[in-house]
Amino acid sequence: MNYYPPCPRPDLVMGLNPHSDADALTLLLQVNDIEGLQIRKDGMWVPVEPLPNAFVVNIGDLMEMVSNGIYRSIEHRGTVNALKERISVATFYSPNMDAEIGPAPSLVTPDSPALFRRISVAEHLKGYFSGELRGKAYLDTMRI
Ligand SMILES: O=C(O)CCC(=O)C(=O)O
Ligand SMILES: [Fe+2]
Repeated sequence: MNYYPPCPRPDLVMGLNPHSDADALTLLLQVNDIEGLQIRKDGMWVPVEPLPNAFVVNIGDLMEMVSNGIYRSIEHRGTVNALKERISVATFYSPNMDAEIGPAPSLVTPDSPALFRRISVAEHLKGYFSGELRGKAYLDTMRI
């Protein structure tokens, strides 16, 4: 659960730094109808308007790795509101911790070689959480 208190100078702070999620798929509920989630599209930050009773479905880094880059994880960030608090609930879906992940063999061909190295889910998450949230920088360390 993420709680973003109101801030009188939202232009000076970031609620949650830009990042892509480490998991395969994220289901996110924007609980109280306050804008704050933004995705990076073509280099621009685009707000994701909260829709009542709707989940936001985000592709995470593990999905990008397993799909060998076909599904790209989405870079996003959380901004704050000058007057109102904001609450979101994120649920993160990943394979078993012991699983080894990497590009699916059926997607690796002479024309499309593996773009990511193989790693256990546990090692991947450990590496991700040992650093700061910095865009897609951690996923970049997985590239071959
Ligand atoms: O608060 C939000 O809408 C985004 C939260 C988020 O990106 C996360 O928990 O990974
Ligand atoms: Fe996230």
